[in-house]
Amino acid sequence: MTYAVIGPGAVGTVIAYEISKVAEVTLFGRQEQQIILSSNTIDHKVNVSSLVLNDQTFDVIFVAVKVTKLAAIISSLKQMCHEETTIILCQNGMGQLDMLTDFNAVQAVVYISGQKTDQHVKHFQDKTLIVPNDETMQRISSELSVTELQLIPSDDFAQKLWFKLLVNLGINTVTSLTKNTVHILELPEMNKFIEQLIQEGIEIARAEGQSFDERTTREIMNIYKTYPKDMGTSMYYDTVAGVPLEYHYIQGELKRLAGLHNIHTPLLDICCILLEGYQYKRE
Ligand SMILES: NC(=O)C1=CN([C@@H]2O[C@H](COP(=O)(O)OP(=O)(O)OC[C@H]3O[C@@H](n4cnc5c(N)ncnc54)[C@H](OP(=O)(O)O)[C@@H]3O)[C@@H](O)[C@H]2O)C=CC1
Ligand SMILES: O=C(CO)[C@H](O)[C@H](O)COP(=O)(O)O
Repeated sequence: MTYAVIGPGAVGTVIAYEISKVAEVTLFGRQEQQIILSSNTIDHKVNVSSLVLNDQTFDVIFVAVKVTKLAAIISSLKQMCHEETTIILCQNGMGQLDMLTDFNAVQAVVYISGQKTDQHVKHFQDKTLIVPNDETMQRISSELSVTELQLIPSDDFAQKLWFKLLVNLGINTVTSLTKNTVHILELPEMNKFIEQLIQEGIEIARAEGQSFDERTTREIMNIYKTYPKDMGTSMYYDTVAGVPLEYHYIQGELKRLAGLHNIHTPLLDICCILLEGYQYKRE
């Protein structure tokens, strides 16, 4: 199979580097360049090709641009597809797959943590993508199985997507609004706030048919404990860089669903007002 990855950032560079160990892969960005990927103190050089200059088609395309940039790559994406092309949308959030209804596309739940600064990507932890379970995903997963990138087909994909949304609701909200890294979890009040915020998210998820409970909150809080103190989140990196956030597809989507189900979410509402304020006139 021939592979392409669009978006030479924290997630896309890790994916392309791993695929390159077993297959032909092209990493596309806005221009030709070279990215230095640092993982476990080892540096790897990863070449990037210009997306707008591409004239090839591919069997599998991983899309790893921020959701705020998805509309801008759709015309390039169309030219990269043949009839059998599969697109794997590697993004946080929920609802954006609707932008790819003209394609044979699935979303992946992304557990790859990293930060891009200029031409440098620092990989913190995890190299896992969870995807819906079908024959195509099993074939790709099998081809990539000797790499460190785990592509995991899941029969319970909706639950996995919701779980990651709740993970992002807690840690992304507080790291972006405080502009501070995971070490803020040392503050007891911050932990309490995050737990209550996740609880509001769980109520929304339950109204949407998901069966989470207070054990889910504990599970998520335990995941946060595995994060290095200097790690941020994709939303934190965006606030530090002063660029638009993916908030409409994370906290904003949850607020929209809370409204649909008439669920009272005071903390989420305040966070959304503040995130909207950050976003105001930045788009
Ligand atoms: N970072 C993380 O730890 C995690 C991120 N995610 C999710 O993964 C997705 C990707 O995030 P992340 O890798 O952090 O994002 P980054 O901002 O690090 O990378 C996005 C990349 O997309 C490129 N890009 C933007 N516009 C275009 C375009 N028109 N054509 C080609 N390339 C373009 C950017 O290039 P340029 O720099 O030139 O603008 C950048 O290299 C997001 O949905 C995020 O929420 C999920 C889990 C963890
Ligand atoms: O995948 C991750 C850890 O494995 C993420 O980095 C973590 O959940 C933080 O949020 P974001 O997804 O925005 O980076």
